[in-house]
Amino acid sequence: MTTSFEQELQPGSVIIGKWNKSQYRVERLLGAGANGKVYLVKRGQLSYAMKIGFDAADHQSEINALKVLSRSDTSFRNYLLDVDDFRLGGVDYPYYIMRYIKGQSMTDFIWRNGRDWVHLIGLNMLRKLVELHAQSYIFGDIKVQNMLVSGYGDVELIDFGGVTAKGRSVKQFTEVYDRGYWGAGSRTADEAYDLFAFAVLIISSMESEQRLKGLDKLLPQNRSVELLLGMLQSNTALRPVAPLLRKALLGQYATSRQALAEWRRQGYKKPALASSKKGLAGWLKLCFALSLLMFGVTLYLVYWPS
Ligand SMILES: Nc1ncnc2c1ncn2[C@@H]1O[C@H](COP(=O)(O)OP(=O)(O)OP(=O)(O)O)[C@@H](O)[C@H]1O
Repeated sequence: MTTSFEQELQPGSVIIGKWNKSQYRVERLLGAGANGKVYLVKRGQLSYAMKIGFDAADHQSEINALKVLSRSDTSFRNYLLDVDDFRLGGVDYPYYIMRYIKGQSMTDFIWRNGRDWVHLIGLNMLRKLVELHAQSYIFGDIKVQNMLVSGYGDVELIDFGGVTAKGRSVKQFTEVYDRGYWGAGSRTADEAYDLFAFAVLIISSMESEQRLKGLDKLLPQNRSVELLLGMLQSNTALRPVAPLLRKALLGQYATSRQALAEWRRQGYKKPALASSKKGLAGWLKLCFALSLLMFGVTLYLVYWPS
Protein backbone atom coordinates (compact mmCIF):
# COMPACT_ATOMS: atom_id res chain seq x y z
CA MET A 1 0.00 0.00 0.00
CA THR A 2 1.37 3.43 -0.90
CA THR A 3 0.90 6.09 1.75
CA SER A 4 2.40 9.12 0.10
CA PHE A 5 3.37 11.63 2.72
CA GLU A 6 2.66 15.01 1.19
CA GLN A 7 2.77 17.07 4.38
CA GLU A 8 5.92 18.74 5.57
CA LEU A 9 6.81 18.10 9.19
CA GLN A 10 7.60 21.48 10.68
CA PRO A 11 10.81 22.04 12.65
CA GLY A 12 9.98 21.75 16.35
CA SER A 13 7.09 19.34 15.87
CA VAL A 14 7.22 16.20 17.99
CA ILE A 15 6.71 12.69 16.63
CA ILE A 16 5.49 10.11 19.11
CA GLY A 17 5.78 6.43 18.19
CA LYS A 18 2.45 4.64 18.25
CA TRP A 19 3.91 1.42 19.68
CA ASN A 20 7.22 2.30 21.33
CA LYS A 21 6.11 5.75 22.52
CA SER A 22 9.55 7.17 21.76
CA GLN A 23 9.55 10.91 21.11
CA TYR A 24 11.56 12.72 18.47
CA ARG A 25 11.75 16.44 17.79
CA VAL A 26 11.91 17.34 14.11
CA GLU A 27 14.84 19.59 13.18
CA ARG A 28 14.65 19.75 9.38
CA LEU A 29 14.11 17.83 6.16
CA LEU A 30 17.32 16.09 5.03
CA GLY A 31 16.05 14.84 1.71
CA ALA A 32 13.25 13.18 -0.17
CA GLY A 33 13.30 10.46 -2.79
CA ALA A 34 11.12 7.89 -4.49
CA ASN A 35 10.77 5.76 -1.34
CA GLY A 36 10.31 8.30 1.37
CA LYS A 37 11.22 11.47 3.18
CA VAL A 38 14.14 11.69 5.57
CA TYR A 39 14.20 14.16 8.48
CA LEU A 40 16.89 15.12 10.93
CA VAL A 41 15.35 14.54 14.37
CA LYS A 42 16.55 14.79 17.96
CA ARG A 43 15.89 12.67 20.98
CA GLY A 44 17.35 14.48 23.94
CA GLN A 45 20.69 15.80 22.75
CA LEU A 46 21.25 13.06 20.19
CA SER A 47 20.61 13.48 16.47
CA TYR A 48 19.12 10.77 14.25
CA ALA A 49 17.71 10.43 10.76
CA MET A 50 14.04 9.45 10.46
CA LYS A 51 12.75 7.93 7.23
CA ILE A 52 9.03 7.99 6.55
CA GLY A 53 8.23 5.33 3.97
CA PHE A 54 5.82 5.83 1.07
CA ASP A 55 5.26 2.21 0.17
CA ALA A 56 4.57 -0.15 3.09
CA ALA A 57 6.04 -3.23 1.36
CA ASP A 58 9.22 -1.47 0.15
CA HIS A 59 9.63 0.22 3.53
CA GLN A 60 9.29 -3.11 5.34
CA SER A 61 11.77 -4.87 3.09
CA GLU A 62 14.29 -2.05 3.65
CA ILE A 63 13.77 -2.49 7.41
CA ASN A 64 14.24 -6.27 7.17
CA ALA A 65 17.65 -5.86 5.52
CA LEU A 66 18.62 -3.12 7.98
CA LYS A 67 17.67 -5.36 10.93
CA VAL A 68 20.05 -8.06 9.72
CA LEU A 69 22.86 -5.55 9.13
CA SER A 70 22.25 -3.82 12.46
CA ARG A 71 22.70 -7.09 14.31
CA SER A 72 25.85 -8.01 12.38
CA ASP A 73 29.33 -7.59 13.70
CA THR A 74 30.19 -5.00 11.07
CA SER A 75 30.30 -1.21 10.81
CA PHE A 76 26.52 -1.35 10.12
CA ARG A 77 25.94 -2.49 13.72
CA ASN A 78 23.14 -0.49 15.40
CA TYR A 79 22.48 1.48 12.23
CA LEU A 80 18.73 0.89 12.66
CA LEU A 81 17.52 2.17 16.03
CA ASP A 82 13.74 2.20 16.10
CA VAL A 83 10.82 1.12 13.91
CA ASP A 84 7.33 2.48 14.49
CA ASP A 85 4.33 4.37 13.08
CA PHE A 86 3.07 7.82 13.91
CA ARG A 87 -0.41 9.18 13.49
CA LEU A 88 -1.13 12.43 11.68
CA GLY A 89 -4.55 13.62 10.55
CA GLY A 90 -6.06 10.23 11.35
CA VAL A 91 -3.55 8.34 9.15
CA ASP A 92 -0.71 6.09 10.35
CA TYR A 93 2.67 6.60 8.69
CA PRO A 94 5.47 4.05 9.04
CA TYR A 95 8.93 5.31 9.90
CA TYR A 96 12.25 4.10 11.10
CA ILE A 97 15.06 5.80 12.96
CA MET A 98 18.64 5.33 11.86
CA ARG A 99 22.06 6.76 12.52
CA TYR A 100 22.41 10.32 11.26
CA ILE A 101 25.31 10.51 8.83
CA LYS A 102 27.06 13.83 8.51
CA GLY A 103 29.01 14.12 5.31
CA GLN A 104 29.16 15.41 1.79
CA SER A 105 28.73 13.76 -1.57
CA MET A 106 31.76 12.07 -3.07
CA THR A 107 31.83 14.56 -5.94
CA ASP A 108 31.74 17.56 -3.56
CA PHE A 109 34.42 16.00 -1.37
CA ILE A 110 36.73 15.40 -4.35
CA TRP A 111 35.97 18.83 -5.79
CA ARG A 112 36.96 20.46 -2.46
CA ASN A 113 39.92 18.30 -1.54
CA GLY A 114 41.37 17.06 -4.80
CA ARG A 115 41.32 14.06 -7.13
CA ASP A 116 43.97 12.09 -5.19
CA TRP A 117 41.20 11.22 -2.73
CA VAL A 118 39.54 8.84 -5.15
CA HIS A 119 41.87 5.99 -4.12
CA LEU A 120 41.13 6.20 -0.42
CA ILE A 121 37.39 6.71 -0.98
CA GLY A 122 37.38 3.74 -3.35
CA LEU A 123 39.18 1.64 -0.76
CA ASN A 124 36.69 2.57 1.97
CA MET A 125 33.75 1.94 -0.34
CA LEU A 126 35.06 -1.53 -1.20
CA ARG A 127 35.48 -2.25 2.54
CA LYS A 128 31.78 -1.43 3.03
CA LEU A 129 30.80 -3.70 0.15
CA VAL A 130 32.88 -6.57 1.54
CA GLU A 131 31.05 -6.23 4.89
CA LEU A 132 27.64 -6.10 3.22
CA HIS A 133 28.38 -9.01 0.88
CA ALA A 134 29.51 -11.13 3.82
CA GLN A 135 25.94 -10.79 5.17
CA SER A 136 24.59 -12.32 1.91
CA TYR A 137 23.23 -9.04 0.59
CA ILE A 138 24.24 -6.73 -2.21
CA PHE A 139 23.69 -2.97 -2.07
CA GLY A 140 22.04 -2.75 -5.49
CA ASP A 141 21.65 0.98 -5.91
CA ILE A 142 25.23 2.24 -5.71
CA LYS A 143 25.37 5.84 -6.89
CA VAL A 144 26.85 9.17 -5.83
CA GLN A 145 23.61 10.14 -4.05
CA ASN A 146 23.57 7.01 -1.89
CA MET A 147 26.85 7.49 -0.12
CA LEU A 148 28.35 10.23 2.02
CA VAL A 149 32.01 11.00 2.61
CA SER A 150 33.32 12.58 5.79
CA GLY A 151 36.49 12.97 7.87
CA TYR A 152 39.56 11.48 6.25
CA GLY A 153 37.73 9.94 3.26
CA ASP A 154 35.41 7.82 5.44
CA VAL A 155 32.50 6.38 3.48
CA GLU A 156 28.97 5.74 4.75
CA LEU A 157 26.20 4.20 2.70
CA ILE A 158 22.73 5.69 2.93
CA ASP A 159 19.45 4.56 1.36
CA PHE A 160 19.22 0.81 1.77
CA GLY A 161 16.19 0.63 -0.54
CA GLY A 162 18.13 -1.37 -3.14
CA VAL A 163 19.66 -3.87 -0.71
CA THR A 164 18.81 -7.30 -2.13
CA ALA A 165 19.47 -10.83 -0.90
CA LYS A 166 22.02 -12.57 -3.13
CA GLY A 167 20.44 -14.57 -5.92
CA ARG A 168 17.26 -12.45 -6.13
CA SER A 169 16.43 -9.80 -8.74
CA VAL A 170 18.00 -6.46 -7.85
CA LYS A 171 15.23 -4.46 -6.17
CA GLN A 172 16.22 -0.93 -7.06
CA PHE A 173 18.91 0.47 -9.32
CA THR A 174 19.85 3.58 -11.26
CA GLU A 175 20.28 3.05 -14.98
CA VAL A 176 23.75 4.49 -15.57
CA TYR A 177 25.19 2.31 -12.80
CA ASP A 178 23.25 -0.81 -13.79
CA ARG A 179 25.12 -3.52 -15.71
CA GLY A 180 21.82 -4.58 -17.32
CA TYR A 181 21.44 -1.12 -18.86
CA TRP A 182 24.90 -1.47 -20.45
CA GLY A 183 24.20 -4.99 -21.69
CA ALA A 184 27.00 -6.22 -19.46
CA GLY A 185 25.09 -8.83 -17.48
CA SER A 186 21.89 -9.72 -15.69
CA ARG A 187 20.09 -7.96 -12.84
CA THR A 188 20.55 -10.90 -10.53
CA ALA A 189 22.00 -9.85 -7.19
CA ASP A 190 25.60 -11.00 -7.06
CA GLU A 191 28.75 -9.30 -5.85
CA ALA A 192 29.87 -8.54 -9.41
CA TYR A 193 26.68 -6.48 -9.85
CA ASP A 194 27.79 -4.06 -7.10
CA LEU A 195 31.37 -4.05 -8.42
CA PHE A 196 30.16 -2.96 -11.87
CA ALA A 197 28.25 -0.06 -10.26
CA PHE A 198 31.30 0.72 -8.10
CA ALA A 199 33.43 1.06 -11.26
CA VAL A 200 30.87 3.44 -12.83
CA LEU A 201 30.79 5.42 -9.57
CA ILE A 202 34.57 5.90 -9.56
CA ILE A 203 34.74 6.74 -13.27
CA SER A 204 31.84 9.22 -13.10
CA SER A 205 33.24 10.92 -10.00
CA MET A 206 36.33 11.85 -12.04
CA GLU A 207 34.53 12.98 -15.18
CA SER A 208 33.22 16.39 -16.12
CA GLU A 209 29.46 16.88 -16.09
CA GLN A 210 29.72 17.56 -19.79
CA ARG A 211 31.04 14.07 -20.55
CA LEU A 212 28.45 12.40 -18.32
CA LYS A 213 25.55 14.25 -19.91
CA GLY A 214 23.12 12.04 -21.79
CA LEU A 215 24.59 8.72 -20.60
CA ASP A 216 21.22 7.82 -19.08
CA LYS A 217 19.40 8.49 -22.35
CA LEU A 218 21.40 6.34 -24.74
CA LEU A 219 19.48 4.22 -27.20
CA PRO A 220 19.83 0.50 -26.40
CA GLN A 221 22.00 -0.07 -29.51
CA ASN A 222 24.44 2.60 -28.32
CA ARG A 223 24.87 1.24 -24.80
CA SER A 224 27.98 -0.81 -24.52
CA VAL A 225 30.52 -1.39 -21.84
CA GLU A 226 33.11 -0.31 -24.45
CA LEU A 227 31.92 3.26 -23.96
CA LEU A 228 32.70 3.07 -20.22
CA LEU A 229 36.04 1.38 -20.93
CA GLY A 230 36.88 4.23 -23.33
CA MET A 231 36.11 6.83 -20.61
CA LEU A 232 38.28 4.89 -18.17
CA GLN A 233 41.16 4.64 -20.62
CA SER A 234 41.17 8.36 -21.40
CA ASN A 235 41.17 9.45 -17.76
CA THR A 236 44.80 9.86 -16.71
CA ALA A 237 43.89 10.40 -13.04
CA LEU A 238 42.49 6.85 -12.93
CA ARG A 239 45.53 5.19 -14.54
CA PRO A 240 46.73 3.36 -11.38
CA VAL A 241 43.32 1.76 -10.79
CA ALA A 242 42.27 1.39 -14.42
CA PRO A 243 43.14 -2.35 -14.65
CA LEU A 244 40.96 -3.05 -11.57
CA LEU A 245 38.03 -0.98 -12.78
CA ARG A 246 38.29 -2.65 -16.18
CA LYS A 247 37.99 -6.06 -14.52
CA ALA A 248 35.00 -4.84 -12.49
CA LEU A 249 33.27 -3.58 -15.66
CA LEU A 250 33.92 -6.88 -17.42
CA GLY A 251 32.60 -8.93 -14.47
CA GLN A 252 35.95 -10.56 -13.85
CA TYR A 253 35.75 -10.36 -10.05
CA ALA A 254 33.57 -12.99 -8.42
CA THR A 255 33.87 -11.31 -5.01
CA SER A 256 34.40 -7.85 -3.59
CA ARG A 257 37.10 -9.34 -1.36
CA GLN A 258 39.24 -10.01 -4.47
CA ALA A 259 38.65 -6.47 -5.74
CA LEU A 260 39.52 -5.00 -2.33
CA ALA A 261 42.74 -7.04 -2.11
CA GLU A 262 43.84 -5.74 -5.52
CA TRP A 263 42.80 -2.16 -4.75
CA ARG A 264 44.89 -2.30 -1.57
CA ARG A 265 47.92 -3.41 -3.55
CA GLN A 266 47.83 -0.18 -5.55
CA GLY A 267 50.03 2.25 -3.71
CA TYR A 268 48.73 5.78 -3.43
CA LYS A 269 50.01 9.07 -2.15
CA LYS A 270 48.52 10.07 1.22
CA PRO A 271 46.00 12.78 0.25
CA ALA A 272 45.71 16.07 2.13
CA LEU A 273 42.48 17.75 3.18
CA ALA A 274 41.83 21.20 1.73
CA SER A 275 41.94 22.75 5.22
CA SER A 276 45.44 21.37 5.86
CA LYS A 277 46.43 22.57 2.36
CA LYS A 278 45.15 25.99 3.44
CA GLY A 279 47.15 25.66 6.64
CA LEU A 280 50.27 24.97 4.62
CA ALA A 281 49.53 27.93 2.34
CA GLY A 282 49.15 30.12 5.46
CA TRP A 283 52.55 28.97 6.74
CA LEU A 284 54.16 29.66 3.37
CA LYS A 285 52.67 33.16 3.33
CA LEU A 286 53.97 33.81 6.85
CA CYS A 287 57.48 32.57 5.92
CA PHE A 288 57.44 34.78 2.80
CA ALA A 289 56.41 37.83 4.87
CA LEU A 290 59.15 37.11 7.44
CA SER A 291 61.83 36.76 4.74
CA LEU A 292 60.73 40.11 3.25
CA LEU A 293 61.03 41.70 6.67
CA MET A 294 64.51 40.23 7.19
CA PHE A 295 65.51 41.49 3.75
CA GLY A 296 64.31 44.98 4.66
CA VAL A 297 66.16 44.93 7.98
CA THR A 298 69.39 43.78 6.23
CA LEU A 299 69.08 46.57 3.64
CA TYR A 300 68.54 49.09 6.44
CA LEU A 301 71.60 47.90 8.37
CA VAL A 302 73.86 47.79 5.31
CA TYR A 303 72.89 51.04 3.57
CA TRP A 304 71.68 53.36 6.29
CA PRO A 305 74.31 56.08 6.71
CA SER A 306 75.80 55.82 10.17
N1 LIG B 1 21.12 8.29 7.62
C1 LIG B 1 21.13 9.47 6.97
N2 LIG B 1 21.86 10.49 7.44
C2 LIG B 1 21.87 11.68 6.80
N3 LIG B 1 21.16 11.95 5.68
C3 LIG B 1 20.39 10.97 5.17
C4 LIG B 1 20.34 9.67 5.79
N4 LIG B 1 19.50 8.91 5.06
C5 LIG B 1 19.06 9.67 4.05
N5 LIG B 1 19.57 10.91 4.10
C6 LIG B 1 19.29 12.04 3.17
O1 LIG B 1 17.96 11.92 2.70
C7 LIG B 1 17.94 11.78 1.27
C8 LIG B 1 16.81 10.85 0.85
O2 LIG B 1 16.98 9.61 1.49
P1 LIG B 1 16.87 8.23 0.71
O3 LIG B 1 17.90 8.25 -0.40
O4 LIG B 1 16.95 7.12 1.69
O5 LIG B 1 15.42 8.32 0.08
P2 LIG B 1 14.84 7.49 -1.13
O6 LIG B 1 13.41 7.84 -1.24
O7 LIG B 1 15.14 6.04 -0.93
O8 LIG B 1 15.70 8.08 -2.34
P3 LIG B 1 15.85 7.50 -3.81
O9 LIG B 1 14.73 8.06 -4.62
O10 LIG B 1 17.20 8.05 -4.25
O11 LIG B 1 15.87 6.03 -3.72
C9 LIG B 1 19.34 11.29 0.91
O12 LIG B 1 19.72 11.65 -0.39
C10 LIG B 1 20.19 12.00 1.96
O13 LIG B 1 20.45 13.33 1.56
